[in-house]
Amino acid sequence: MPELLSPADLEARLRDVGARRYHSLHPFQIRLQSGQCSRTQVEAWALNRYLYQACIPQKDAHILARMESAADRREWRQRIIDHDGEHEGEGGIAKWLKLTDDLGLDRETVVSGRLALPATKFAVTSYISFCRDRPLLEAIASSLTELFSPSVIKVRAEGMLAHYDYVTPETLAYFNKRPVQAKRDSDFALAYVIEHAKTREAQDAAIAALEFKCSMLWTMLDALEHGYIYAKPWPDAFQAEAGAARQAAE
Ligand SMILES: O=C(O)c1cc(C(=O)O)c2c(n1)C(=O)C(=O)c1cc(C(=O)O)[nH]c1-2
Repeated sequence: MPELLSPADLEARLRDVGARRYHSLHPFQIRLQSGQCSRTQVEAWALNRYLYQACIPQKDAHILARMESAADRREWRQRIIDHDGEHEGEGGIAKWLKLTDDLGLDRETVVSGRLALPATKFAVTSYISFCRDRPLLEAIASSLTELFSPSVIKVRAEGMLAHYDYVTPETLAYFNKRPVQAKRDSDFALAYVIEHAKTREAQDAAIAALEFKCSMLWTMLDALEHGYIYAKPWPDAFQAEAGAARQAAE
């Protein structure tokens, strides 16, 4: 068995996963931020990504339930509050719905997920299952993509504002708080992983968990790229029938 990695080497290995596999490198992400997406493609991105947003508190609840330390639970529960809010209409999921509202999508249709791509649903379900079924250390390590999200969020938000005249700062309000929250959350998760991965096997499992998470995010963009750029979306998906989500609103 290879030797235990030092904390600095483990962190470097984790960061290298992001440097080579994070969705900031995906062609669809690059299209989105550089103004090359059609309105339909932007709408499809927002509608599909809603399912990812909605799954985050569920996967975090699985993680929370498995934490034995009250201090760790106090830290982790903030993530659920950030997404669900303390009251109806607050929190990240509500802000994501503001984004889809502004794009003209029907809320009930977005929330139902019925026009999302099958690959989006498989990816999101696999993330929830991963956090429920894998060891706690791996579930926590899988959240470490947040180490890399502040820069992609900045580039994406600036690019969308510059290139799409129907996108306003209010439309993208979801992203305002994320970089600070992501830094707080990933600082905690990184320290947890470094402290609790006490064997090389556990360290390698944490690295693999982060690779899994990157692959899950990548898959969601692959599906958008395939369905909305190169081929056709799944027959029941958004825009398979022209303007299906809008029609539902009328
Ligand atoms: O916009 C992005 O590119 C992006 C990426 C990620 C990520 O890397 O998983 C998250 C988010 N945003 C995000 O908004 C968010 O709340 C979030 C939670 C988590 C997680 O795994 O716990 N990732 C992310």
